[in-house]
Amino acid sequence: MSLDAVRESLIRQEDTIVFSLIERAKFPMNSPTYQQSKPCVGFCGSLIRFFVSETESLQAKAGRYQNPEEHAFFPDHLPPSLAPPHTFPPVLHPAAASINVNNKIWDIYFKQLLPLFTVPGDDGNYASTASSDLNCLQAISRRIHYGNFVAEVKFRDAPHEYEPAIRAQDRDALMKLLTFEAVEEMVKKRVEKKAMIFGQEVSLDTTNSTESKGKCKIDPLLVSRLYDEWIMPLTKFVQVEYLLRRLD
Ligand SMILES: C=C(O[C@@H]1C=C(C(=O)O)C=C[C@H]1O)C(=O)O
Repeated sequence: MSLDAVRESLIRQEDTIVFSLIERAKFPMNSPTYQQSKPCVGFCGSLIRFFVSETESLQAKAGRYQNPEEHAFFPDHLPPSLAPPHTFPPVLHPAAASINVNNKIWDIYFKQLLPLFTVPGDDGNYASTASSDLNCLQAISRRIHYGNFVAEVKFRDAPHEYEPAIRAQDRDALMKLLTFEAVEEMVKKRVEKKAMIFGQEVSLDTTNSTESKGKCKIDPLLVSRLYDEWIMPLTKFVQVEYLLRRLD
C-alpha cells in the first residue's frame, strides 16, 4: 500500500459521492422521511432511522462490516455476518476499530447538507429518498474513515517524523504533518469538475445541445464546498485520531 494507491482510491470514491448526491437531488426535501413518527406504528422515531438501521442489520448479515473500510451508523446490536468468511489484510492498527465519526456525519448531512442540495417540497417518495440518503451517507462515511488508511501509509512512510508528535499527543503537530494544501486544492477543483461533467444533461441533438447550456443536476460549487468544509476536515480528523493511537 502506497500513498499514491490510497489517493487513487479516494479519487475513485469521489465518483461515488458525486453520483450519490446527484441521485438524492432528484427528489425534493421530502421532510416526512425525517420526522418522528407519532404514534409508533411498527417502529419508533423517523423513517430514515428505521430505514438505515434495518438496512444496516441486513448488510451486517451479508458481511458488510467485516471490511475495515465500512462503519455502521447504528453499530450497536448488529447481527453477526452470515457471509462466506474472508480475511481482509490486517493493514491498520487495531485502534482503528474504535474510531467512528458517523454521528458527526449524520448530523452534518441532515442538518446542513441536505437543505443545500435539495429543493423544498414533498413528492411522497420517502423510501427512495431514504435509500438515496443512505447511499450518500455510506459513500461519505467510507471516504472519511479512509483517513485511517491514509494515516497508516503516511506513518509508515515517515515514522520518525510522526513518532515524537504521537508520543507528545500533539494534535496540532500531527495535523500539520499530514496536511498537503496543494492536494486539497486539487481535490476541490476535481470534484467541482466531476459534478459539472456527471451532472450534465446528455443529448444526441447536436444542434440544440443542453450539455453546452451549463444546466447541472447539482451545483458543482456546492460539491467543492462540501469537500472543503466537511469531507476533508473530517478525513483529517480521522487521521489525527488514528495517529494519536498508532503507538498504543
Ligand atoms: C487525504 C490526505 O490527507 C489530507 C486530506 C486530504 C483530503 O481529505 O482529501 C487531502 C490532503 C491532505 O491534506 C492526503 O494527503 O491525500
